[in-house]
Amino acid sequence: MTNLKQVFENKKAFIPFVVSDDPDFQTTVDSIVTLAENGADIVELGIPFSDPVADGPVIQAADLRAFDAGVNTNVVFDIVTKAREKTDVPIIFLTYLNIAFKYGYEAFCQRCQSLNITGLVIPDLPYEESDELQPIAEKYGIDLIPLIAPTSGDRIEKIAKKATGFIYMVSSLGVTGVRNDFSKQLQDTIERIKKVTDVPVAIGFGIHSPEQAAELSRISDGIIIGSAVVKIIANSDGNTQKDLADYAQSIKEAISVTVK
Ligand SMILES: O=P(O)(O)OC[C@@H](O)[C@@H](O)c1c[nH]c2ccccc12
Repeated sequence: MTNLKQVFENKKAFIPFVVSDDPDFQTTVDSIVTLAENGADIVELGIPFSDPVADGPVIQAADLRAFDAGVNTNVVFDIVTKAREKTDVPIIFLTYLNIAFKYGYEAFCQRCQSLNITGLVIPDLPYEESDELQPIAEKYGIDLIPLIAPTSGDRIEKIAKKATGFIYMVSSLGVTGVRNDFSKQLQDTIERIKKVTDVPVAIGFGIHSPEQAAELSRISDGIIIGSAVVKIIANSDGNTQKDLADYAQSIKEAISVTVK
């Protein structure tokens, strides 16, 4: 339906995540451009929400920094507008349903379309509850990216069959944040998904090192990295863009050795 599925053709996709306006407007604009120029195939941009129930401490702290900077949904759209002067990298939003609801689904999706934002990941919107937003998103050429976990049970096939863009495979239970081990069940779950759809599957939650990225990209079509990227932005002293560029390159290189 959109350009998202195509991104995965002939390569493993690297999808870094950053929180909008953390710690300020220009840093996020620059980070989107830096990531795009150093290997990101899609940039996942977080719109901060006051109750980020699926997020761990690293992203929660980033949300707080963004609130201190005065973030709101229009600021996020302004950030994308600025970034679009320099990059046409595919951008998707990660946010909670209330953000889109408050803006108005129609207005929100229309604004996304005008900035070529072609996907939404909404962790507190279960597939079964997406009937209201889904047709509006579709009308504006936006994929609702579903999340599937190894614990999704019977719903796995049901969700996968309806998916467009790509499927967000949640590597493990709990909140976002760095992990050291991944469930052996992941591969089985991805095989189940692949039996019912050709929509690409990207794995997120807990990935930080190039070794993990390489390992998980072997069983999927791409990997998503949030907390590790957000940490670089939080910790690098005046070298944020250089540090981000180095990190993105190391991940991209690690997953590029796995040929489809
Ligand atoms: O931070 P991690 O563990 O690398 O996980 C990805 C993640 O940050 C990003 O996709 C994300 C940020 N907030 C979320 C909430 C739910 C699901 C996913 C997310």
